[in-house]
Amino acid sequence: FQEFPGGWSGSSLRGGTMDLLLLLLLHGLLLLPLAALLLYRCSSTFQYLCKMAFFNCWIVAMATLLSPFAAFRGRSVENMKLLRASLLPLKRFYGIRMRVRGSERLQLPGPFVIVCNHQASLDLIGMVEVIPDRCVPIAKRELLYLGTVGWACWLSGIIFIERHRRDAAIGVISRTAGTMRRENVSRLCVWVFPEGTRNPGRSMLPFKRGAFHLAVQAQVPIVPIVISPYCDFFSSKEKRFTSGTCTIQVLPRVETRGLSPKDVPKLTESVWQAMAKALAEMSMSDHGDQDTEQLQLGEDRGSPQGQGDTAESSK
Ligand SMILES: CCCCCCCCCCCCCCCCC(=O)SCCNC(=O)CCNC(=O)[C@H](O)C(C)(C)COP(=O)(O)OP(=O)(O)OC[C@H]1O[C@@H](n2cnc3c(N)ncnc32)[C@H](O)[C@@H]1OP(=O)(O)O
Ligand SMILES: CCCCCCCC/C=C\CCCCCCCC(=O)OC[C@@H](O)COP(=O)(O)O
Repeated sequence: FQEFPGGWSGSSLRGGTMDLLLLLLLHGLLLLPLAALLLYRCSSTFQYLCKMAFFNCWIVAMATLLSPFAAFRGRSVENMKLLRASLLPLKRFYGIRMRVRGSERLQLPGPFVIVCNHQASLDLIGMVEVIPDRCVPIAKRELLYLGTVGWACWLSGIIFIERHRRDAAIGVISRTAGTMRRENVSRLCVWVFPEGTRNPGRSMLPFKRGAFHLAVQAQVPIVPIVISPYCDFFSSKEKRFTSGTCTIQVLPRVETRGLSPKDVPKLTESVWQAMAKALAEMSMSDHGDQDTEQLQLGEDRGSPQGQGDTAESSK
């Protein structure tokens, strides 16, 4: 009784409240992941946001972890192997099945320019699936300012251009052409997204001409690559990201030997046409199983991209 009023009851009350709070916190901590899991299962928007957050976090984490190793080598296109290896597992995390067709067309002895359609940042997953050794992408300069990601890109030899400063961008492309011509012993390839920006639609934007000037200046072939539309499993507009299949079609190379700058508009247009045709065929249900056949027909009709066979490889 003596103990009842005063100290004991007050401290036990406070203790009780603390216990209750702790219990609630513990429940909250347990319930939060459960609620997140439930939300992930029920809401496709939440699933999309989680998957995109993971995509970006993975890139930042890989860049942060691997840049110090890449730095040992200094700025080198050989670091693209690290970049490639670090992004290759992403397709498994997302359940994206990659089908590559015509990959043998990338096995050329000399340098060449790859042009590829650009739908979303997800293109990186397709890019690392087929990018040959000693091949660097051309990227917008803004990526340089993404902390360790920018550092990793710089260390991997990625070529940066300021898209809104045309003269400076043309200067960078001319220097790149010089390097491609010079480095004939250890060849250098360049990957360009000639649309110049992401385009989530089923078709392609008109092409910028830099990639084609690059190929003509360096007198190297152009290898067009078409990534099938993601709309079956991915849409940034609708915030939808499920598992699915993606087809990557490597088209026959287009030679540029003997071409001059005045031929660039026609060259750009003919490559756009060939890629748009392949993309339209891929938009068909099974990503255009007939596409190789169609391409052969195109070649028979004397389409601008005359070389290369049509063997198919699937990964
Ligand atoms: C180490 C482990 C690391 C792990 C971490 C992982 C990190 C992962 C990150 C990976 C990053 C991947 C990177 C992918 C990034 C993708 C992108 O950023 S896409 C955006 C950048 N790409 C482009 O912009 C495409 C290239 N751009 C161009 O080609 C443009 O032509 C341009 C040079 C920028 C100029 O653009 P613009 O002026 O708008 O338009 P055009 O119609 O093309 O040209 C107008 C005019 O100029 C002539 N011209 C163009 N280029 C040249 C040239 N090189 N030489 C001479 N003349 C040129 C063109 O002919 C036009 O003139 P005309 O008289 O009308 O013909
Ligand atoms: C100190 C600053 C730290 C900032 C950290 C930022 C974290 C950034 C997170 C993730 C980086 C992911 C980079 C993925 C690069 C994807 C390449 C890409 O798709 O670029 C788009 C470009 O082709 C066209 O751009 P626009 O469509 O014109 O736009």
